[in-house]
Parts: sequence; structure tokens; C-alpha cells
Amino acid sequence: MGVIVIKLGGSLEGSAGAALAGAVQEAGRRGSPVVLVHGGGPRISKRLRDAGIELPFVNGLRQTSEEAMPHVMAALAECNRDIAEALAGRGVDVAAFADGEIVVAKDVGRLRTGDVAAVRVDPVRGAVASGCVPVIAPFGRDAAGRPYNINADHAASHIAGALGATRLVFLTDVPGIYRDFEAGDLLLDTTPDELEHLLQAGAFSTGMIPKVNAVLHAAQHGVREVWVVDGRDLEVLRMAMFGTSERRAAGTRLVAHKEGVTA
Ligand SMILES: Nc1ncnc2c1ncn2[C@@H]1O[C@H](COP(=O)(O)OP(=O)(O)O)[C@@H](O)[C@H]1O
Ligand SMILES: CC(=O)N[C@@H](CCC(=O)OP(=O)(O)O)C(=O)O
Repeated sequence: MGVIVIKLGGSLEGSAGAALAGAVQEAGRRGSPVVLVHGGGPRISKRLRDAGIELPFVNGLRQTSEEAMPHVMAALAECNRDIAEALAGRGVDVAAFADGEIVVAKDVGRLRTGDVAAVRVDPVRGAVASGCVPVIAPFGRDAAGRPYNINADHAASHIAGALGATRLVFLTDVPGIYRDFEAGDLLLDTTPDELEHLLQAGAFSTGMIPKVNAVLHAAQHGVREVWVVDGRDLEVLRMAMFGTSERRAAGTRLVAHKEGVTA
């Protein structure tokens, strides 16, 4: 059974707890290994505000200064602990990775905002093999141990690709990716070409820019199905994770094709 990577958006601020726990428990019963990667944008913003630090976003990425980095790491560690405790409280065995030990970061000349150079898959595979759900904070460290702030959608797509996951499901606070957000025109089944075209046309703003890039990255790196769904809706989450229930008019799906044949 292939690994399912779930990316839990910080936008949900804990509101996906019940649906997530239900889906993770069902995955356990079905024998499907789940790996969880989480964000924490709003919690990071609050901590930075409290510390009097204001940082700009460029294409949905926080331009992170040296002095901001301890606050970013503290906020993500807090999110990681809350998620791990919530799942453990519902009987799920979890393995928390909250110190940047999974994502190897790369300096891209934007202060402490980094990119993913590689993923350390062995500790994640080890946790899965021992029956645990890894809960991974998205920030990373370079070879010298220096921490970098990495967008959680980017981290999740690299982790899914590196693990050879069959599915990657982004849980967020909207029903999927909108072709036109204002008009409420939701994409159901989409293609890389359509997403590239909409990206160039400026259909996405804020956190949807890195999310769409992450969807494309995962599909290009062997993940067969990539979904963006409302994390509060257990039925849609089950549809995305297990493909069991009928396709509903909710959630955006990208199915990767190889040489014209469904992979
Ligand atoms: N075209 C679009 N379709 C859907 N959401 C969009 C679009 N453009 C911008 N957004 C915004 O992207 C947000 C989701 O990104 P983000 O806040 O980073 O979520 P998360 O924390 O779940 O990763 C939505 O709440 C919405 O406001
Ligand atoms: C570089 C960068 O932008 N990092 C993100 C990391 C957290 C994140 O991505 O959280 P969400 O999934 O809630 O958006 C940030 O500082 O907000």
C-alpha cells in the first residue's frame, strides 16, 4: 500500500482536528501509511507581531530575517506539539519531527527563507515501519545545521516525492483551487498545463501560489494523485485519501499521467 502524505494547512488553526484524526485512524485500519506535514503561517504571524517584527511576503513566501527565525521555529514547534498531542489523544501513535531534521535546506540568497535541497527519508520510513504517523514541521537545516524557513507546501511536495508517495492531499480552508476565486469557479479535475496557464495569468494569490507550485512539483515527481481539499470535511478527505466514496463536486484533483497513460 502506497504512502499517503497529508499537508495540514496552518489556515485551519486546529479546526481540522476531528476530520484529520478520523481519516488517520481509518488509514490505520486499512493499512495505509500516513505521513503528516504541517504549516503554521497564522501562528508564525502572531508570534512575529508579538515580537514587533514585520516581514513581507513575495509570491506567498515569507521573507524571513535572521532575528525572525527563532520565532518561526518556536511557532512551528508549538503547532507540531499541538497536532501530535491531538492525534495521540485519539489513540494514534505519532513520531514528532519538530527540529528541522527531515528537510535539508538550501540557501537561495533570500536571508533565512530557504528551499528544499533534499529530504532525509530514513527516519520517516523508520517511524512508519514501527507503526507511527510521522508529524513533520516544514523548516529545514543546511549541512552546517543552520535553520531555514521553508514553505510547508513546498516541504510536503518534496517529502511526498522523496518517499514515493502515491497520494498527496493538501488540507486547507477553502474547497479547492479556484479558477476564479471571486466568481467561486472551482477547479475539480485539472492538468499541469491548466495550472501553469492559470499561474501565469495571475489567478492565484497569497498562499495559493506556493500550493499550486507544490501540486505541480509532486505530480512531476511521481506522486500519482494530488488533491487540494477543505480539511474540515471528512467525507471529502476520505474521497481524496482512499478514493472510496463517489467523486463529489468538491476538492481539486490532479492525476499525473505518464506518456499519455494514467500512471
Ligand atoms: N485561486 C485561488 N483558489 C483558492 N484559494 C486561493 C486562490 N487565490 C488565493 N487563495 C487563498 O489561498 C488561501 C489558502 O492558502 P494558505 O492561506 O497558505 O493556506 P494553508 O495555510 O492551508 O496552506 C485561501 O484561504 C485563499 O484565501
Ligand atoms: C517561507 C515561508 O513562507 N514559510 C512559511 C512556513 C509555514 C507555512 O508554510 O504554513 P502554511 O502552510 O500555514 O502556509 C511561513 O513563514 O508562513
